[in-house]
Amino acid sequence: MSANTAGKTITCKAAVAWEAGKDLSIEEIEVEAPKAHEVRIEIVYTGVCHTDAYTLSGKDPEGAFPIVLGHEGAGIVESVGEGVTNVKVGDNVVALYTPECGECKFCKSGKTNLCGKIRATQGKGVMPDSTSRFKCKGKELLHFMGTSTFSQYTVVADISVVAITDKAPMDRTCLLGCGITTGYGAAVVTANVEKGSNVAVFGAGCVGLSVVQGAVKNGAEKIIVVDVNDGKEAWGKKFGATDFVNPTKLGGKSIQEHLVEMTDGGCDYTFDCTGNVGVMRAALEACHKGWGQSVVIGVAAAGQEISTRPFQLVTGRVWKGCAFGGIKGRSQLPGLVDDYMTNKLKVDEFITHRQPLNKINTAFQDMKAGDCIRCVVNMREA
Ligand SMILES: NC(=O)C1=CN([C@@H]2O[C@H](COP(=O)(O)OP(=O)(O)OC[C@H]3O[C@@H](n4cnc5c(N)ncnc54)[C@H](OP(=O)(O)O)[C@@H]3O)[C@@H](O)[C@H]2O)C=CC1
Ligand SMILES: N[C@@H](CCC(=O)N[C@@H](CSC=O)C(=O)NCC(=O)O)C(=O)O
Ligand SMILES: [Zn+2]
Ligand SMILES: [Zn+2]
Repeated sequence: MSANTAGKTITCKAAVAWEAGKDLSIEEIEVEAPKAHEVRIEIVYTGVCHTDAYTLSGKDPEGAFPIVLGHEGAGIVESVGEGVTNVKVGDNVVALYTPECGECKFCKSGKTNLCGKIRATQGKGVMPDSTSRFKCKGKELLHFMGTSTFSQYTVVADISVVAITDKAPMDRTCLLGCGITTGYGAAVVTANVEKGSNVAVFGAGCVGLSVVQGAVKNGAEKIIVVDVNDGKEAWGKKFGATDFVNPTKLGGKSIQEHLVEMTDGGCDYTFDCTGNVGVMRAALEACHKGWGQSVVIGVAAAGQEISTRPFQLVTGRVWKGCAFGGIKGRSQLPGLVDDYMTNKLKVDEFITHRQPLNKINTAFQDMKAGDCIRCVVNMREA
């Protein structure tokens, strides 16, 4: 399509969220051509992440409607705006909800993967020039997380996209756009789990299993998966967990007490991959006195707050958190794709369900069923 469509508005199908709490609606939408420093991508596959469901539910304080959700997408560059040098027409790419400009205070700090350049407009659901590229039935639609991958074509800032090898299948690389990278990066980059450590991972979905994968890579000795769903024991073990605990089956003992007993004083690293603030507290309190670190990954609903006795921190436990695992997308994602291509990173194993675009609401239902790790949506099948 690229030869004819560059510079023109494209009409294509997208899943539109008109209102919070309602199903997505498959619509024909108009996608304007990219402006300067913008890239129009044909999204070929997208994953569905819990954060999409969270925003659709109305619990996201930044959530606004109507909007094109989706942030776990892979595709092909259809056209680029003036001044774009990092990708070209025909490149296989992954959209990045955590951009990397390389120039802002955050990017230059060497301390974080968060980039400040377009965060304000991204949070408002518009492009960096404060306008939208999407229209449906004469109404403007908002962008989501700077990516909006639930559309067959989307427009992103050039700092929100990375080119990857065209040898990697896009139905797999889309998952590196969020869930897998987030959990793996949380273990390998944010916590930098040490060899021989004791690790507990709360919540064995795509994110938690990816933490397990990262902890294995870094040589953790004990990796305990904690999940309310017994079906997750086999999943945890498949990715290299050594132990499984169902916190609802401890006969009144708290999960933090149980983990402290299992690990001779507490875990070196714990990870919340549930978004439940009670679990976040338990994860912190399961850490070893003096040095244990707990990483918050899960996204909690508007109004939720975390709490613990300050004494937990006075006595050396550390609470931290990360977005996208602390991974810098443009610098580090191609390396993860290479790791996948050389069998050093599991990706295929996460795909339990598949749906065409016109059944994306079923993908949301799949995600909520206990047997789904990730559902991949084929955007060309509508
Ligand atoms: N910080 C970031 O950059 C990112 C954050 N996220 C967030 O991470 C979280 C996890 O995502 P994902 O892996 O896709 O989610 P999943 O729902 O697939 O996994 C969460 C798991 O936690 C289990 N669980 C629920 N309650 C508890 C509990 N009290 N104790 C232990 N386990 C529990 C769930 O069980 P059951 O199946 O029975 O519900 C499920 O198995 C979400 O909040 C998501 O929004 C996601 C991506 C990026
Ligand atoms: N908008 C929400 C917060 C949602 C959130 O925390 N998003 C994560 C990624 S979750 C991916 O699946 C994130 O990138 N956070 C950093 C950021 O700058 O948004 C709210 O306002 O609570
Ligand atoms: Zn996500
Ligand atoms: Zn930046």
